[in-house]
Amino acid sequence: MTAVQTNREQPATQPRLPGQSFASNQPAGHPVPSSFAGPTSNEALLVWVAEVVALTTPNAVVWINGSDEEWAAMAARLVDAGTMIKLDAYPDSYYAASDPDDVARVEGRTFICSVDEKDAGPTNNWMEPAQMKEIMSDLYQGCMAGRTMYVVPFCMGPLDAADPKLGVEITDSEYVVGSMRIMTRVGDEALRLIESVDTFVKCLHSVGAPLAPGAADVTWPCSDTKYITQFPEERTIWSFGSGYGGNALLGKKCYSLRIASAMARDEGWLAEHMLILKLISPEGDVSYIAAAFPSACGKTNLAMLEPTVPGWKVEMLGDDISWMRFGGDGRLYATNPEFGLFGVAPGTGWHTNPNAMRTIEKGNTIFTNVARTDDGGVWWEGMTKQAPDHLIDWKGRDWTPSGVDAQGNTLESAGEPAAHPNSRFCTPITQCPMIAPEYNSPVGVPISAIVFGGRRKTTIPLVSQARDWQHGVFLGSTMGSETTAAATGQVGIVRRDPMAMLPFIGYDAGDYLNHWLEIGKHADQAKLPKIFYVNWFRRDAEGGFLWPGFGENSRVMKWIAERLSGKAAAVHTPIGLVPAVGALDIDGLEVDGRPMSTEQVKQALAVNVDEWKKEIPLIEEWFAFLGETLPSGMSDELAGLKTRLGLL
Ligand SMILES: Nc1nc2c(ncn2[C@@H]2O[C@H](COP(=O)(O)OP(=O)(O)OP(=O)(O)O)[C@@H](O)[C@H]2O)c(=O)[nH]1
Ligand SMILES: O=C([O-])CC(=O)C(=O)O
Ligand SMILES: [Mn+2]
Repeated sequence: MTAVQTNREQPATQPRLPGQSFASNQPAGHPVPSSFAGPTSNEALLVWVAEVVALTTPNAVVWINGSDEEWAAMAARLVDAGTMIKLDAYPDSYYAASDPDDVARVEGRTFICSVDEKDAGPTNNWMEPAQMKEIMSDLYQGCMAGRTMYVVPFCMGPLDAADPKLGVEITDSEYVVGSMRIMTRVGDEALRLIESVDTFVKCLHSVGAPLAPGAADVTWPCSDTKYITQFPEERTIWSFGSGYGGNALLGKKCYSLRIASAMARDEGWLAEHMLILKLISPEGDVSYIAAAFPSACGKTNLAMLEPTVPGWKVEMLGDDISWMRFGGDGRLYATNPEFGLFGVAPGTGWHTNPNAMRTIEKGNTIFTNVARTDDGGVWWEGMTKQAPDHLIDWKGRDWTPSGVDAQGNTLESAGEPAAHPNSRFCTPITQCPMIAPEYNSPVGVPISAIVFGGRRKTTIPLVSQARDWQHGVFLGSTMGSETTAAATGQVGIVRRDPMAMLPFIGYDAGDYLNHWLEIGKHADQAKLPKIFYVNWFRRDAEGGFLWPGFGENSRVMKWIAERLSGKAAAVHTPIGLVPAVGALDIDGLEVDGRPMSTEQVKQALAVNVDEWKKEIPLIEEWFAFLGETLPSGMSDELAGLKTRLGLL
């Protein structure tokens, strides 16, 4: 390894100079190479960085300060290397194409390495921590050769929080640095906080593609061998082999959900896969709502909702992750640990999510695996109803809507989507024009309703309300959803996804459900959020969506707000409370230019006992799989449901 680099300028007046502070503070006999230095005096951090340097043997080490100049220089290098292409259509925006085999989270390669296997539970892959560390240390050995190692200090959530959740990601991917810079609060300010604390999450990431001297690089280095590993007791993350999204931006799923859920269990709070929105009624009444839908099932879209119901307004606080803690007043307060949006591109357009379009139009966005237009813009399926006449697809090939070129030759890309179904935009949250002014509040916002929702063609009605907290936890625990392209594997298979957290619970799933019940038991019942269950994706006999979704979901949000204020009527059904006839505002609701029929609304809201009878064995199978840690409250709820359905 050559001399350490730091890209920060140290003014002469600053008392702490890189290297010097470390050298003078270094205890005798410390196992740190003497060549190492860094712009912090946090011993634990310096020792860890030195250990990773010794293990991974990078060419150079750069500490990220988070400045615009730093990113400008790095982006220029990424463009030179061909990893990113600068887009003409938006300011400071870039396109990146991943390796075709590195396009989504790899759940099969994701491990919870708790000390005791039982603590990982039946829903997680597990390996003994020491064994995993041995395997991964072998992989990490020399894995950054020929590359620069970046040290990225970051903070999840507002920097002025009472208990800021800090981390440092070490990575050999500049694409990851650029994305982390958008998604989290990175650089000097986070490092200043880390300087004074002992607890920060160590996040080690490598694309796993060492470069031999003089060897040419590829535009998206990665490895066929991938591991995404959490060590919950040590609050440590090791990731190897992938450069993509939740596999590589370790502040996101790995820290803010898997590690944070274990922290939350220990400390009495909730770390959830939820958007946070602020719903404002025409009278100015505000309700803050958190909603959990599985990956690629509508969180970003609901968070940015543009209501079609006159007078109603939505503002966004977060689109993917919510941390919820009790405030001094006994209410549950939510903060969004992230600082950016890593949104699904396909389906995002002016007609579905205009606020996302306005956000990315402002620039400063990294697009991954989308298609490119001839005028330096981007396109994906669903951005506009009609595709442009010519595109470069996400694999870099010519693409036309018909699959043939101007000469009539069939293109290699014929029949394939132009953008990958899990293509993404990564953009600063502050650019969203409807962001709530309180999005950066260190205490968060008091949540009045929690909404669960899956992607289900059948069975699950458009909206229902839980009778109480335990029933709501039951609804969340039994949630099923069709798999999507956000994770590798077959798409469209219904799987149970408790609270949309199946791939993200950092410990035993039964213990997790019990933690939810405990949260409810220790709260003032009157101040607990009310729990709802929605499904935007129910289909009719012809396979069409029964509900138009998107902006029209404001009608459902209105019913929820009016349930909270006691204004809207509901009727009891075996599965919970559903809108009474006329309680759901469908005034002016049109589908394909025709008023939506009351019959169709009825179908969307229907509780079909025959469908539920088919659902019960699936829930039973799921609960049996969860095993002995399943709380008895959940079995009680299942028995109650069966009784109400006439099955007991
Ligand atoms: N039919 C229908 N599709 C929707 C609706 N809301 C979102 N979608 C589509 O579902 C897909 C995923 O939506 P997102 O809002 O990005 O999902 P997400 O939950 O934020 O996804 P992650 O970022 O993976 O966690 C997109 O293609 C959307 O267009 C809806 O109300 N109805
Ligand atoms: O983590 C990712 O890659 C993207 C995401 O938000 C999800 O899958 O829920
Ligand atoms: Mn997500």
